Amino acid sequence: MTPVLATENLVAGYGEASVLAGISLTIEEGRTLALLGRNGTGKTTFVNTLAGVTTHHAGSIHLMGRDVTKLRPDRRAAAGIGWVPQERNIFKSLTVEENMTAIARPGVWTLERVYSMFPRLKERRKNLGNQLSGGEQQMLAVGRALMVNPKLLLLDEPTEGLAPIIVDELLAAIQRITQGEGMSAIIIEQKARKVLPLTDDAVILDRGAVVFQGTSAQLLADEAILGQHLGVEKGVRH
Ligand SMILES: Nc1ncnc2c1ncn2[C@@H]1O[C@H](COP(=O)(O)OP(=O)(O)OP(=O)(O)O)[C@@H](O)[C@H]1O
Repeated sequence: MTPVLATENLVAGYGEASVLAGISLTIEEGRTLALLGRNGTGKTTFVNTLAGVTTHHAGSIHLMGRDVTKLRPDRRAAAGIGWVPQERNIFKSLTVEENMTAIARPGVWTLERVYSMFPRLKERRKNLGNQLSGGEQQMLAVGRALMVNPKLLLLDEPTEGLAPIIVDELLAAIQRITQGEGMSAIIIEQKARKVLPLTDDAVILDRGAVVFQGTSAQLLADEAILGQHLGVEKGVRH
């Protein structure tokens, strides 16, 4: 089967500087990848490169077999990349509902379906973007990306800065969208032990290169690798 995503020897960065040192990885349809690594190892740069907002130096990106390496960001979104950037980028002067319908594309993800995933968004549908809590903004950012009906969802640290109870609510919704509904996704997350149980596969980056690639279950059981590359201590809930 054609993988939903395949990158080959991807080198990219900002201007002349390369951050990614040749990344090759594939994601099969319906699978979820946890993208891990310490600060500054290139996780955001990798996801931003898939979204098309960095400088491409070498290598290729195929989405469902189609070469999207040279496409502009808006064309990539149309090709099936749903991106939830670290900054969330929701429209603050539009309502929740307007945020979601502004860039919607036809497909299985409709307003009603997103509201059933995030009942809070339905309650808040007439509120403006700037009247939402951090957790609600993040739910809106995910809901808005789904409304584009992507083939692959990119989530860049979706739980960052959120209260623990909201983190659990959001991760449960992400699990319903990925494992429940079969959406393929890449999730960048600092808390390895929280994200590994929700994902199929895991990759660890260090200095822009892949230093671990395997299943999430394998990584979760490997205290040595968790400690070496992520600084996760035995028994500590990260
Ligand atoms: N806009 C930019 N211009 C130039 N260099 C950048 C830019 N954004 C990030 N970098 C550099 O690229 C490297 C990788 O950063 P990146 O944000 O991809 O790491 P990360 O693994 O996502 O880390 P974090 O968890 O801190 O977000 C860092 O050395 C960083 O300083």
